[in-house]
Amino acid sequence: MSARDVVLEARNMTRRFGGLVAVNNVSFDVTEGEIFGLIGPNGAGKTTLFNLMTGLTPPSTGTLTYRGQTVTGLAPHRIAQAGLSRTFQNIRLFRGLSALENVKIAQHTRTHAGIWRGVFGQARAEELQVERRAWELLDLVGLSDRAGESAGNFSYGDQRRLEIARALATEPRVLLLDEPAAGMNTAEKGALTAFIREVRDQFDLTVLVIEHHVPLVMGLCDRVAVLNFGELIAIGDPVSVQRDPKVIEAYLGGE
Ligand SMILES: Nc1ncnc2c1ncn2[C@@H]1O[C@H](COP(=O)(O)OP(=O)(O)OP(=O)(O)O)[C@@H](O)[C@H]1O
Repeated sequence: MSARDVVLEARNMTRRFGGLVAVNNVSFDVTEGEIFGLIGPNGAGKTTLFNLMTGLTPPSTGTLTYRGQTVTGLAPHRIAQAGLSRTFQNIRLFRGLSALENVKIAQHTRTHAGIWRGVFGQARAEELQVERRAWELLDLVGLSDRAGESAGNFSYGDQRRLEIARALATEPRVLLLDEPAAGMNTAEKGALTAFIREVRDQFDLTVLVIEHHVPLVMGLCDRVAVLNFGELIAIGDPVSVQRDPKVIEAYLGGE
């Protein structure tokens, strides 16, 4: 595939909750290697759109195609196995388990070691590989020196980095980050752009990111899509989106 190939095609994605249309007929393409931002006022439908894309919520209508394969209708773990992995706005770590254990558990979506194979040496070799990989990922997110600490003790910023390590453990091709800067301090936010780019480059990923922190979105994303009341009102490079009167109106109208 060339660097500009389309990897994701969202077509007419709609989700209704009773009378509320949380995501309304949204279509867009994401190209290989792109960092694609999704912004919009509170309640605009951003997380619902991520949920539709990752199988947590079925769409009322519409489809998502990943490299030509329709993934809508698949269970979340199947979509993860297909190559789409995500983090959550509300962090979902095993708070009582260590950072290392959190990453090891995440890898089991990919490995095949089941309890019945525990008696075979093969499973042991796989387990060692899982352990080695978990250390590598913790090292990448800067947490290897705290591998044995409970995830629940970590700051928000560190928990978000651990969540990214967990998401990477499933060997995704597309990484969806739901508000990665939330709860981070100014220094952590400052470092996040370089970190996400580094992860994208190192793992050869396509990245979708929901983010409220506008300077981060502007400095990080190749393209930005704007949702307002469930509708896609603008899409393009960060500067033109920021200048778009419909976008300015959506944000000012929400103040
Ligand atoms: N399971 C659900 N049942 C009913 N309504 C829902 C459900 N999930 C989301 N909604 C509604 O859908 C709309 C879109 O919510 P969503 O969380 O996707 O917005 P968002 O853009 O991610 O908001 P925020 O920036 O505040 O996280 C909101 O009005 C929300 O209340």
